[in-house]
Amino acid sequence: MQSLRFLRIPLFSPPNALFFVSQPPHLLPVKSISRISTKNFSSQMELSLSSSSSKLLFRQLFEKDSSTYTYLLADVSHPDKPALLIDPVDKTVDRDLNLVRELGLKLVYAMNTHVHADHVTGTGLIKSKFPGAKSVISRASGSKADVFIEPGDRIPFGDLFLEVRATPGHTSGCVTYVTGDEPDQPHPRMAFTGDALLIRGCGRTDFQGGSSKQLYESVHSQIFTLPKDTLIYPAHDYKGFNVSTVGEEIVYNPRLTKDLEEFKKIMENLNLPYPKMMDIAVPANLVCGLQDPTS
Ligand SMILES: N[C@@H](CCC(=O)N[C@@H](CSS)C(=O)NCC(=O)O)C(=O)O
Repeated sequence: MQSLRFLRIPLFSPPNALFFVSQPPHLLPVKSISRISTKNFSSQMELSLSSSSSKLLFRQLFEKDSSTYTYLLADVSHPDKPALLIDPVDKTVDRDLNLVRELGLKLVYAMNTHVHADHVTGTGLIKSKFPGAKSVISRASGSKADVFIEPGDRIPFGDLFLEVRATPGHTSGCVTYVTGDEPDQPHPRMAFTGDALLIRGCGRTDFQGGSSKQLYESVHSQIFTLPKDTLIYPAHDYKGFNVSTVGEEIVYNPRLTKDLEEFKKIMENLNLPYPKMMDIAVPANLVCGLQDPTS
């Protein structure tokens, strides 16, 4: 197992900050240490309802049995068209990889926001079908992966990047991936919140190290502090929604607009049945979805 280090910098670095990396510069590919360019900024719309960046290709994909959203992002202005998938599901890996191939993208990362309990991740299958793609998850998740990310890391794909924010509470290892806060990055920003923040809801907190207090603090400190026009893209939706904004959730989220004590009571009284696939999904997802069938 490889433990690659992403570009680790403080979350709120000044524009034009150099990326610092843990390897000596002469061993790194040229792109690994770079000064972010502002000259390619454009307000043109490209293939996406949600972004004014002319570089970003963005697709929201749905898996109906678990009501899971998978997200495809790519930098199509880069010669390699590097791409990543967030929260792929095993059942829809072929659909997703066909799309990647049809669009001429080079998949570099298959990432999870956390160890899912309701479906098996597609990351292991993707690695076997698309050699070169690396699986990514937070170190705090306790799962196997090629690359472990930590809060404050930047995940580069071409000239674009995602920033990692720790949003524990649904599980102890949950993270939110947010597009970069720089002039040549998509505007408005986009937050891939996993199960921490759902549209007009949030992830349950009754297993996998869940904590309603921690979830409340995560969402308020790491998501609700983003610009109000930041687009919210969750890992699930059970009500027919597909996107929201930080501003909308601050005002209308029926759980997270309450104070902490009321929020804790709401979460204690959800009385949701355990996910049907939990006993299969959790152990499988701790090994990228590739559990030994005999174990
Ligand atoms: N019925 C589904 C599981 C539904 C569920 O529990 N969803 C989770 C996220 S997946 S672990 C959740 O946090 N829901 C919050 C809510 O308010 O619904 C199944 O059996 O798979």
